[in-house]
Amino acid sequence: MAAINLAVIYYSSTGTNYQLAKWAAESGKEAGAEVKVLKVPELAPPEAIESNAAWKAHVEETKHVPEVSLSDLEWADAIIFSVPTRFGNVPSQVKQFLDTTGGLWFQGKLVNKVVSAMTSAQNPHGGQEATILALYTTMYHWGAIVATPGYSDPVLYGAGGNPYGTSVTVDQSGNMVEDVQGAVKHQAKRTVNVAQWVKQGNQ
Ligand SMILES: Cc1cc2nc3c(=O)[nH]c(=O)nc-3n(C[C@H](O)[C@H](O)[C@H](O)COP(=O)(O)O)c2cc1C
Repeated sequence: MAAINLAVIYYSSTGTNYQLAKWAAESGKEAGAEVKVLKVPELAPPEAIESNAAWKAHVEETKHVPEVSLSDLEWADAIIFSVPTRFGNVPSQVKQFLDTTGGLWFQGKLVNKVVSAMTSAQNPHGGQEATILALYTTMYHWGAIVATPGYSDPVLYGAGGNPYGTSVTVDQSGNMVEDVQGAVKHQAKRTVNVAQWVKQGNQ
């Protein structure tokens, strides 16, 4: 099997997408990949973070997590994104990071990256599918290979059956409503497997 470098890139204000990213990383390692968990740099002003206890606590908790850089994208054969919805779209922090990839894109260095995405929202129909599709639009422009879970495993039905990527509802207390751990792990394993097929085909 080809050795795969997997970057799990997330943005999270209150921890949900960090947890999804950690589950994806565990599964990626189990599938034999070299894994990095990387956070998208925060753009919000300190006053905004200070005003929200959960956000502040999460920023403290993840101080040790490295911020993603363009060299991580070059390094990766496979990339899993996990980002919360912002009105059915990606957070501005994520858009800002994506907009820094223009140079790599221009040089063709993002072509054939195998990518997959996960998300969360406060409501069951709060924009999960739209958020993942919004992210995938950029991936199509990269020339990346989007590896969706579809309905490739029964575990996906119990997690809400989002074929574009695992998504979870977060209640008012910040707890995940659906049990999505199995779906995340399946999605990550599948992403690594697809990357192996692509890399072997290119060797
Ligand atoms: C500016 C903003 C817009 C949001 N828009 C929506 C929305 O349209 N629908 C929804 O269900 N949740 C919405 N949310 C809730 C977030 O998606 C939710 O807090 C997030 O998924 C939690 O993930 P995290 O713990 O990783 O930060 C919004 C949150 C913010 C701050």
